[in-house]
Amino acid sequence: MNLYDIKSPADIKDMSIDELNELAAQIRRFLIESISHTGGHLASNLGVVELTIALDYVFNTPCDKVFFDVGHQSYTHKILTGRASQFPTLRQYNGLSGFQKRSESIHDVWEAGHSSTSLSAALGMAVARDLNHDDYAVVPVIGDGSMGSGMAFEALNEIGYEKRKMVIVFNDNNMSISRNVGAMTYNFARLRASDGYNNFKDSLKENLNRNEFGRGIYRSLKNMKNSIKENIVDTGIFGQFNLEYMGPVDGHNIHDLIQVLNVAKKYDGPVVVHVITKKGKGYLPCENDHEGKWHGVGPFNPDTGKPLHDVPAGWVPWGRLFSDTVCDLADSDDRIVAITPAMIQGSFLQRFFARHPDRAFDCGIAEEHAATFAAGLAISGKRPYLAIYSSFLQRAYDQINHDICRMDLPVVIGIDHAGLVGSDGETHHGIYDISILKSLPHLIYAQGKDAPESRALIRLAFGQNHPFAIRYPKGVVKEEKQENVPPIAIGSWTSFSATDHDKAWVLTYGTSVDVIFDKLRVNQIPATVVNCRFFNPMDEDMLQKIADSHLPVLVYETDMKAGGLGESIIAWFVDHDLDVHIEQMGIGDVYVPQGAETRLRHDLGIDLNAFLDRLNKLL
Ligand SMILES: Cc1ncc(C[n+]2csc(CCOP(=O)(O)OP(=O)(O)O)c2C)c(N)n1
Ligand SMILES: CC(=O)[C@@H](O)[C@H](O)COP(=O)(O)O
Ligand SMILES: [Mg+2]
Repeated sequence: MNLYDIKSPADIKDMSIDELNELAAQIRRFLIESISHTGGHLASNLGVVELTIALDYVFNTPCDKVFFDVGHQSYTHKILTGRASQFPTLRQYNGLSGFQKRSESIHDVWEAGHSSTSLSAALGMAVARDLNHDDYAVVPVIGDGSMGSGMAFEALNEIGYEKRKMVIVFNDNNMSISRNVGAMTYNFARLRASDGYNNFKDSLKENLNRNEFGRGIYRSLKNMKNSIKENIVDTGIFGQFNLEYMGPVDGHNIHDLIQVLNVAKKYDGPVVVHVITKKGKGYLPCENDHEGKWHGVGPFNPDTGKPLHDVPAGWVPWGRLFSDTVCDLADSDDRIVAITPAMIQGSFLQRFFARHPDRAFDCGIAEEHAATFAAGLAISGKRPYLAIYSSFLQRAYDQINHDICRMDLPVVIGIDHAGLVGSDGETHHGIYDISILKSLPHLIYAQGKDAPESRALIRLAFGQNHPFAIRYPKGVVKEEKQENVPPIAIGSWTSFSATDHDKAWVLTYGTSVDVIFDKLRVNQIPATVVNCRFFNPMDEDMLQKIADSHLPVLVYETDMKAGGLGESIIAWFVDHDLDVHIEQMGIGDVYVPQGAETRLRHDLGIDLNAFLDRLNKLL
């Protein structure tokens, strides 16, 4: 079958198992070829090809609510719901989303991007169904990495209590982005090694062999509980949560998957179907990867597995700059401990983990726990470094407030992927952290404009005794080794005059500082650029000097305007009764879609041209 001809799962319902297997092989070839051009979450998607075929074969979306946790592994579902032709646009501006998207298809019934929301959402859907006296299946598909998160546990706790009908498909590949961690993995490993599904299959076969097909399934269902009790010693953590358990099932055997899903579908309560898959199945470089290099990839050569775009010589990923600097500091300060919530690869912490294994902690997808764990270390005399993506930090807001800042504990937080992130889109843009963290007392909060200043800020952070957050963007930075950055006083800003007759102030931060200053200097546009490298505390002497100059001010931000630096500056002028003409640029009240950063900035009215227009009007 031509993948481009598939319009909905109805098109595969009459296929034989052999045909479905051929379809799986075709989809795998398609995914490897297509993602080699666009980039995307290759390994996770290769792992669930058969599982998704079986799900879309057994259930009837959109009536049945089949959906994927995180959603990064929903590519086969996209193909089976008529979207194969859109893959060349994957994760691009106006293109196919890398996650499920309701605006893309009626077959996408839930959206995410952040992990471990599926079980709570499923319970909501199941309760609503029952209150409406409706009848449809609710089928969340959740991976072992996402299952380890607190939110998933909170949901399981209520699901096992509410006992609403749903099929929880537990996709266990023993991998999060890198190797999965946590005590739960022992529990899953025990289940993986058990013979539960084979016992169940035998009992099903027995009933079917007695030529009681219609009643066979019913009898198996009825007996499932007993069969589990008699034959399966271990229903794992799921049994403890009062849930029925079926598994483990070979997640690459379409026949078995269809059989078990058909049975689970009829069960009148919550049942977990434990499916064992191989992350990266069918493409050796992915199958052999245990570090997570193939979890999310850029364009690559499918024959060699080599990336098409390397980091340019003389540049370094921002994450590596931060993690390596902390790693070097940890060489001579054994109080320094590194923590990551499941992002060793993304945050470039491999070197720290190799060099200081006893002081490096991957705590799984558990941002809340990671922050309070850091607080516990800090209150006990350690100097924790918490590396966390800006958008995932949102999960840990209360812990950063209640446990770190309130007790004024010296945790250093490296806020990765701050700002627009491009292809992951609206769930992942790191544009809210300034708005949510700026108001926290005790927190020293900064962003360096370049590599040397960022390194100096990291050293400063570890040399003082308060919570200290430093944000940095996704992407790469020029690897300037220059270390003669003058000592940085906490809360100090710096300024650069473009001409000797400047007529305005431009207040900005991060990489915008040099970009804007170069533009003004080259074009002799008379404005002074202020590097507002601390959001908290702000440089009050500089603010007073700006007010005293009676020149207009333009605050330029590439993060959310609401709650951003500009609003704090305006409030400071108002509080000090200073009459300053001040204007603000930043991201307005919208969710920002996926796309190249330059394109997004253009649409948001915050690109360099928009900035120059606005500044020229001020001059
Ligand atoms: C709250 C949150 N933290 C971190 C991430 C980054 N992340 C995306 S997928 C993933 C691993 C998920 O593992 P699993 O659920 O087992 O899925 P798999 O990729 O193995 O299929 C992580 C850590 C995220 N999306 N959301
Ligand atoms: C799905 C998810 O949340 C992660 O895989 C994320 O896409 C990682 O982003 P980077 O590839 O930018 O590290
Ligand atoms: Mg997994």
